[in-house]
Amino acid sequence: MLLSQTIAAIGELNREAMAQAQARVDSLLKPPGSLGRLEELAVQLAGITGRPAPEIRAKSVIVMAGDHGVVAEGVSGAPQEITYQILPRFLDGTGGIGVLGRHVGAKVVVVDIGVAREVTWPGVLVRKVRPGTGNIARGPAMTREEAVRAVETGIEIAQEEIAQGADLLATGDMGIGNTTPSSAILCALAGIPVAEAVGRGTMVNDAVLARKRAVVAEALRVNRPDPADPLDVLAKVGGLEIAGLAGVILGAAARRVPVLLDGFITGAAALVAAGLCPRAKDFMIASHLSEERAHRHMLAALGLKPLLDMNLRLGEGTGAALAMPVVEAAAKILREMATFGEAGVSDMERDKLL
Ligand SMILES: O=C(O)c1ccc[n+]([C@@H]2O[C@H](COP(=O)([O-])O)[C@@H](O)[C@H]2O)c1
Ligand SMILES: Cc1cc2nc[nH]c2cc1C
Repeated sequence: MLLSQTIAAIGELNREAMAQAQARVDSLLKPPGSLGRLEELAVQLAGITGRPAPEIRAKSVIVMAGDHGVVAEGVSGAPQEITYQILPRFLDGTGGIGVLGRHVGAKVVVVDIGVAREVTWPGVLVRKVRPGTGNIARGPAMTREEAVRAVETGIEIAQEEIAQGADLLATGDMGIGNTTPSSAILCALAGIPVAEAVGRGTMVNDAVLARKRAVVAEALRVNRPDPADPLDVLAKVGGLEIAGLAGVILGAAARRVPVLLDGFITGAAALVAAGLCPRAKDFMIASHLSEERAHRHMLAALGLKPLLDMNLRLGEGTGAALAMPVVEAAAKILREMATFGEAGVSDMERDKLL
């Protein structure tokens, strides 16, 4: 119910606000177009929020954590326990997203949506749908009902953050093994061949990479996900944190709040969200191009261009957090830069320049 309501609430970009923002951008004290992608981003923010001069006052990074039965196939270079052990470090400010979240002044929200072990760390939101997924090489990751519940959990958490004042959201993931289901989703929803869709993930050597390819091919063969049904793909070859993040994206879009995508795992969540509601793509901002090779295929399928390209592959929302100041800067040029007229500077006869 919440999922269908949320999808129905996702509207179009506000063309009038975008036209006003574009006119303002074109009259600012600078050569036309000289702020490049920042100008495009400013106009997109106007379209998302419906405000010609949007303001970002509070930012949240939502990190969804879940485990993956497919680690039994030896697809990751890291032990599953790390998913559980690292969570308090995100909140005490010593893990990657702890440091970068603090650096950019964002609240970090950590959610156990499917960690294998019972989580009692103080501050972690426990919304566990189930303790880890099934092994996708042998059967489905979860039931369709669990997939819907995980997506709806993400929607609820996005709604809670927005109700508390967040006007920019970022997605983050934590889950040893989660590049494997992310690749499977990329194959199923974007039709990318297995050899192209699978990469090295955390710390994977050549032998493990070959096994990972075989496992993704097997997961697709065993489960036969229906490419026309994103919930079927999510339930059969996805993950709980991927489902939760798809919900965060849809929840943000429904409330007209911009959402920064992090890397490869968030990209898989975005493919699911866009499959469920193509209009949701308009509310997404791709923060960076991950070092995980197939991320470029995800962004191409979504029609998104990344803001940063820094060889990041940590996940946790770190790339999305790093891009937050860029989004804030885009809003600020609309609110704080003067026009030629306001600054009393001779106009450059823009018509001749364009
Ligand atoms: O964000 C990315 O693009 C990214 C790329 C590769 C790995 N990761 C992180 O590494 C973990 C998954 O890697 P793996 O090899 O265990 O599938 C998971 O916790 C992700 O957050 C993240
Ligand atoms: C240490 C470590 C931190 C991570 N953060 C996201 N994925 C990760 C994987 C490992 C291994």
